[in-house]
Amino acid sequence: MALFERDYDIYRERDALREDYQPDELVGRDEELRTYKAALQPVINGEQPNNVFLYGKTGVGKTAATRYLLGHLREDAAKYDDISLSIQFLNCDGLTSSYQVATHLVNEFRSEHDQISTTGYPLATVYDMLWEELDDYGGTVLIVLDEIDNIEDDSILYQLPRARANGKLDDTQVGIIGISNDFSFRDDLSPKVKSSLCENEIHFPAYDAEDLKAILRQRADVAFYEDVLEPGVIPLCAAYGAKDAGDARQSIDLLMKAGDIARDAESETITEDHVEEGRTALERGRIEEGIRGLTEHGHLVLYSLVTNEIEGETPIRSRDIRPRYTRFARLAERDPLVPRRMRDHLSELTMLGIVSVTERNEGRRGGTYREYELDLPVEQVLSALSETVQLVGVHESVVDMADVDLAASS
Ligand SMILES: Nc1ncnc2c1ncn2[C@@H]1O[C@H](COP(=O)(O)OP(=O)(O)OP(=O)(O)O)[C@@H](O)[C@H]1O
Repeated sequence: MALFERDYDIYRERDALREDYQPDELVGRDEELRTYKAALQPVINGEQPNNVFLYGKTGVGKTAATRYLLGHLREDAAKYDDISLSIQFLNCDGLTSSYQVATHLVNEFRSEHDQISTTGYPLATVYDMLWEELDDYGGTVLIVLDEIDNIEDDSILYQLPRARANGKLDDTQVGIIGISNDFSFRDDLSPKVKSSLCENEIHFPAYDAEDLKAILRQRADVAFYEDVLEPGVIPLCAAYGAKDAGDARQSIDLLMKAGDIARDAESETITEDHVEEGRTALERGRIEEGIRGLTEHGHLVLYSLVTNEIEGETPIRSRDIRPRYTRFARLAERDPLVPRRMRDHLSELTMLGIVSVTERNEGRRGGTYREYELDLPVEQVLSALSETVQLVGVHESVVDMADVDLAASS
C-alpha cells in the first residue's frame, strides 16, 4: 500500500483558503471599491493618475481590493491602444528608508543583469536612476507601496508624486497607492507629503460577523465538497473573527484549521468542535510565537517565573522572583537587569497574556504590591522556552516533566 494517498473526502480545493488565493469577487466592500475605482478612473481616461492611500486594520481586504481592481484595470487598459499601463507592487516590509525603497524600485524596473547594489550611492544618484527608469516606460506607471508605514523618512513619498511637476519626468505619469494598517502613520506625515500622497483616502473598517460569514461562505463553496460543513461552523468562525479584530484572514485560517483537524480525524464533516479545537491550536501557536519573540531577559524572567510556578510558589512578588532571575542570568552569562527593568519584563509578559497579575494591599498601613503567576499551561511555556532552558540548564523543578520536549529548538 502506498505511504501517501490522496485525500478526497473534505477538500475540493484547499488552496482556496490560503493567503495567496485571489477570490473572483470581494464581498461586502462595495462602497470602498466604488471609491477606489473612481480614484483609478483617470488611468483609463489617459489622465494623470490620482494618488490613493488605503488604511485600516490588518486583514480587512486592503491588499485583496488592490489586487482585484488593478487586475481589472490592467485587463481593461489593454483594450485601449493609446494607454500603456505598468503596475509595480512593492511590499515595504524590511525597507525602512527612502533609499532602500528607491534602490528596490530601480531594480524592479531593471533587468536581472543590470541590477544596482542596494548600498553605496548618494540618494540623489539613486533618484536620478529611478527617474530615468520611470521615464523610459512612458504612459502610466502605478506604484503600490504595501505596508508603507515601514518607511521611516518621507523623502521618497514627497519626491515620487511630484516627480513630473518637478521636471524629473517627461513621458511618464506616476501614481502612488500607499497601503497601511498603522493609523498613526498618516497623522505623522508632514503636511506637504500628506496633501499629495493622501489625495484620495479610503478607510477599510473592520468586518462584522455578517461580513465574515459572507466571506467564509464564498471561500467554503470553492474549498469544500457540498454538505461537508455542519451548519454552525461558518457562524462560529465568523463570530470568533468579529470578536477578535474583524480580520478576514484570521477567520479563514480558523476555517482551514478546523478542516485540517476534521481531515486528520478522518471525519466526514466539519463540526463546531473542530472549530473549537482549531481555535485552541491557533491560539497556542500565536502565544508560542509571542514567547519566542521576547528578548533574552524576557525569556530569563519567564523561566524564573515558570520554575516558581512548578514549585507551587506563585502568585509571587517580583522581589521574590529576583534571586532566581539573577542566578539564571549569571548562568546564561548575562548581566542581570536592575529590579525596575526586570519588572518591565513582567509587565510585558502580562500584556501578552502569558502572565497574570493581581494587585494586593499591604494591610492597614496602605501600599499596594503586585503578585504574578503564569496564565498558560507550564508545558506549553517551557517548550517555547527550550533554547533558554538549554542556555541556563534544566532547573531541578523541570527535571521530572517528561511531557515537555526541551530538545525542541525554535
Ligand atoms: N471582502 C473580502 N472578500 C473576500 N475575501 C476577502 C475580503 N477581504 C479580505 N479577504 C481575504 O482575507 C485575507 C486578508 O485580506 P488582505 O490581505 O487584503 O488584508 P489587508 O487589509 O491587506 O491586511 P494587511 O494589512 O495585514 O496586509 C485575504 O486572503 C483576502 O483574500
